[in-house]
Amino acid sequence: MTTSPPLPQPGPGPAGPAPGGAAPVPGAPAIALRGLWRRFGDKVAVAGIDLTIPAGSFYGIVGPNGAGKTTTLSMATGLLRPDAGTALVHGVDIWAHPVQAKRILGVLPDGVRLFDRLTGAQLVTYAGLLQGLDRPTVAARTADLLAAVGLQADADTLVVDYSAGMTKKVALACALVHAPRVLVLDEPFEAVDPVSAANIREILQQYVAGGGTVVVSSHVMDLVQRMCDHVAVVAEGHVLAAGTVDEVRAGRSLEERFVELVGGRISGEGIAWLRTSSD
Ligand SMILES: Nc1ncnc2c1ncn2[C@@H]1O[C@H](COP(=O)(O)OP(=O)(O)OP(=O)(O)O)[C@@H](O)[C@H]1O
Repeated sequence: MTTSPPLPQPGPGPAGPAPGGAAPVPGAPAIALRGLWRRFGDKVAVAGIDLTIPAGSFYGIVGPNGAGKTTTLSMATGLLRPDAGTALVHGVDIWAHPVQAKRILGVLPDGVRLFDRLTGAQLVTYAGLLQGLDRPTVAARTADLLAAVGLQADADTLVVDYSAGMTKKVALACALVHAPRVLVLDEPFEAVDPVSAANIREILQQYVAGGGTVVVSSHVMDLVQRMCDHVAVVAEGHVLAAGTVDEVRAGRSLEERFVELVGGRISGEGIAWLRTSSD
């Protein structure tokens, strides 16, 4: 009698709960931030942020320049250690169990630094292999992703020779290659042309429809209002409002509500010396 060998497990690592709270918790929010603080010298960038991002939501984070969005997302995704507070991804503490949490997380950080001496195809392949995927799976997913973000024709171009928008798109492909449960994207549409942005939006919407969670930071209120189902308005390191988009905008446009919450509109005559007409 012959015994068949054990079947290989799909994905990176064995199924079932790992000891010490490192396994995803059924029913937990996709991301739960509790009392997050971060200072840079005297500057308090994030001042005790609490945020619950429900699983399956398309969540927008908006705020003025310097509000603390990137700092918050960096702490939530294991890129920047908080001074205080916790960040849980599906119940897994990203700072206590970074390897386990990062398996279920895809991240497009702000100002991405990529291994740009690789081609686009090599970079996505490398990201997939680092996540523990086997070569045939990585090859198939790399081809699918490069086609989906419109980089098929540039798959063999070095990333250093990509434009800003192309770099953003290949970084997005890297973030998606291991089919994470939660995708955190800092300014994903910055420098991306409108057609590519529409394609990326569609990919993200399908991803949410398939049960994934997307968190995006953006300055484009109209986009967030159309694309997201939840939103948080952040300013000076605090959450000013959070909830469903309809709750937060309270009958107005998100942009009107944002300006009302954040303030800071500068009215008046402007800068006199910039007026070009001569009297
Ligand atoms: N590495 C750093 N060193 C010093 N100060 C920093 C650093 N990173 C962020 N800050 C400061 O923390 C504050 C929050 O910055 P952050 O990048 O999180 O804001 P943001 O909301 O993402 O802004 P933007 O919309 O302009 O990208 C700012 O005042 C910024 O100057």
